[in-house]
Amino acid sequence: MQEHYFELVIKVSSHHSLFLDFLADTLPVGFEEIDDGFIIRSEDEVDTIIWGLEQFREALQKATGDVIELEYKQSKLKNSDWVKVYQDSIEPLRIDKFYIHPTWDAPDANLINIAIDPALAFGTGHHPTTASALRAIAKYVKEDDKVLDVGCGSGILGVGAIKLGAVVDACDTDIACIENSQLNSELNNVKFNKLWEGSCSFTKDRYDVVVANIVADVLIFIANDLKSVVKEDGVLVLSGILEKYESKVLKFYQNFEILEKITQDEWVTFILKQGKK
Ligand SMILES: C[S@@+](CC[C@H](N)C(=O)[O-])C[C@H]1O[C@@H](n2cnc3c(N)ncnc32)[C@H](O)[C@@H]1O
Repeated sequence: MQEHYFELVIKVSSHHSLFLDFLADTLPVGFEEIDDGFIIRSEDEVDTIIWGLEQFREALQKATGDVIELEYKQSKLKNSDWVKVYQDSIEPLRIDKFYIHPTWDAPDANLINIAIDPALAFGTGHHPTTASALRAIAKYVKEDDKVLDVGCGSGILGVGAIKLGAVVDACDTDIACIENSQLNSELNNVKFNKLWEGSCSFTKDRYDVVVANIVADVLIFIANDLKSVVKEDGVLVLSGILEKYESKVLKFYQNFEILEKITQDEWVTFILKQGKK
């Protein structure tokens, strides 16, 4: 990485869509579109880019009869360590008795630590649906409980439950999430009992606690499968529900009673128990 890079802000007087196509097709570097033009960033001097843009502007003016004015503002900026900038933006956070931190931050000796590095799989703890589900886990999972994490994403909820002494199975329809959950379990020196690609219909086991942080429509779609994997006296945690859809979802869980509802921002999490038959 060079010490400096060049930033070229190009303002286009009459914003011409052909310009965008031209940039996309021909520029040797990426660009960012802004309201009244574009920004180009390059580690090389940008004079040849300006020359190319000028050639194109003239040709376009001739072809369309439009007057197109371009204004250039060039700056030489110091290159940052972008990985470090990104890493610094990921804050560790405390959720109940859990402390979720990326591997490059120190754990907290007084809390239950979950190390998670941000990746494509959902679940760093920063989203309200994950945070509320973790709160439910902290309260309802007991040592030696059998737990199923449906839609495990990064594996954060399952890892949290294992750290509370539970035996945890986890599944996700996305294989990348299974791989990431496996990786995160290793990072945390814990083991999932079973981890599979697919949903909860793949198991005949019954669990003390089943947690599913998935969107409302999926919670409706897999309601019967989810309910059938909860033990008679077990608990079902449903997260990922936007407040406006809560009654829609609950219609499919009518034979369960609501033990608790956690609301964070516009998201709700229900803790349900087998009840009304
Ligand atoms: C919102 S993320 C939750 C991730 C993590 N459990 C958390 O709480 O942060 C939902 C996950 O559910 C998975 N998923 C979607 N439909 C599913 C289904 N029918 N069965 C199992 N997993 C599903 C997605 O691939 C995604 O990883």
